[in-house]
Amino acid sequence: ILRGSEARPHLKPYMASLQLDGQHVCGGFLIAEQWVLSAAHCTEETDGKLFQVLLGAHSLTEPEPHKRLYQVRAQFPHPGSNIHNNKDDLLLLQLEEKAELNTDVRVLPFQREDRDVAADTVCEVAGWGTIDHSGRRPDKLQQVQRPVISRDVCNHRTRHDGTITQNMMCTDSRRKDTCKGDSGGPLVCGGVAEGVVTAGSRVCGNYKKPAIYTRIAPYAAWIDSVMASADG
Ligand SMILES: NCc1cccc(NC(=O)c2cccc3[nH]c(C(N)=O)cc23)c1
Repeated sequence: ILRGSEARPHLKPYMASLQLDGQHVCGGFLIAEQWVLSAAHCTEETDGKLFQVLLGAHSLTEPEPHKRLYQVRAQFPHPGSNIHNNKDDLLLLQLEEKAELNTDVRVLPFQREDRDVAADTVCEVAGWGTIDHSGRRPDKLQQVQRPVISRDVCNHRTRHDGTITQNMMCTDSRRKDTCKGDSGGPLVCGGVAEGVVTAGSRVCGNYKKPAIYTRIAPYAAWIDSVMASADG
C-alpha cells in the first residue's frame, strides 16, 4: 500500500497473508471458516508449491495472541485465469482445517448482488504490500481509503484503454494506491468485500493507471460451487 497508514491492529480480522517459506507474497481474506479468497496471479512464481496462510496477524514478525499459520489443503485458481491478462483473477484456498474464529480472526461477507459500486464511493483496501517506490515492505498491516472511479473513466484511452470488463472495477490511484504484494486483498465498501486486488498494469501510484479489482459478485456461483464440491 503506497501512502496509506498503519491499520488499527486486528480491526481487519479477515485479512490473510499468503506466504511461501515464511515470506509474505500476497493478500487474501477469509470468506468461510475453511476458505480464503485471493488472486490467481499470486501463484505465478510459486512453481506449484502451496501457500501457507497467516491469519490473526497485524505484525508479520511479532508474536500476537491469535496469530496462526495454516496449511493449505488445496488451491483452486479460476479456470478462466491466465498469465496474459487480468481476467478471472481469483484463487480459492482451502485450509487444511477450519480456522479458529475469534476477535482477531473473522469471516468477511462478500457482495452477491451483481451491481456496480457507484463512482466516488469511498472504499478501503489493506495489505502488507510495498509502501514506497523502492519496494520497501511493511511489517505491520497498512490500509488506505480510495474512491471508486467509473468503468468509463477507467477505460479511457489514456487510462486502461478498454481493458476493464464488467467483472472488474477501478479506484483512483493518484498518490495513494495498492502495490506489489497487495494483490489478493479485498476492496471493502460499506463493510462488504466488493473486489479483489489484481496487479493489472503492475504500476503503483500513477493516476494514469487506476487500481484494478476483480469484482466478486459475478463469481459468487463459482465460489459457492468450489466450496460445496471440496467440502464434500
Ligand atoms: N496499483 C495496482 C497494483 C496492485 C497490485 C500490485 C501491483 N504491482 C505489482 O504487483 C508489481 C509492481 C512492480 C513490479 C512487479 N513485479 C511483479 C511480479 N509479479 O513479478 C509484480 C509487480 C499494482
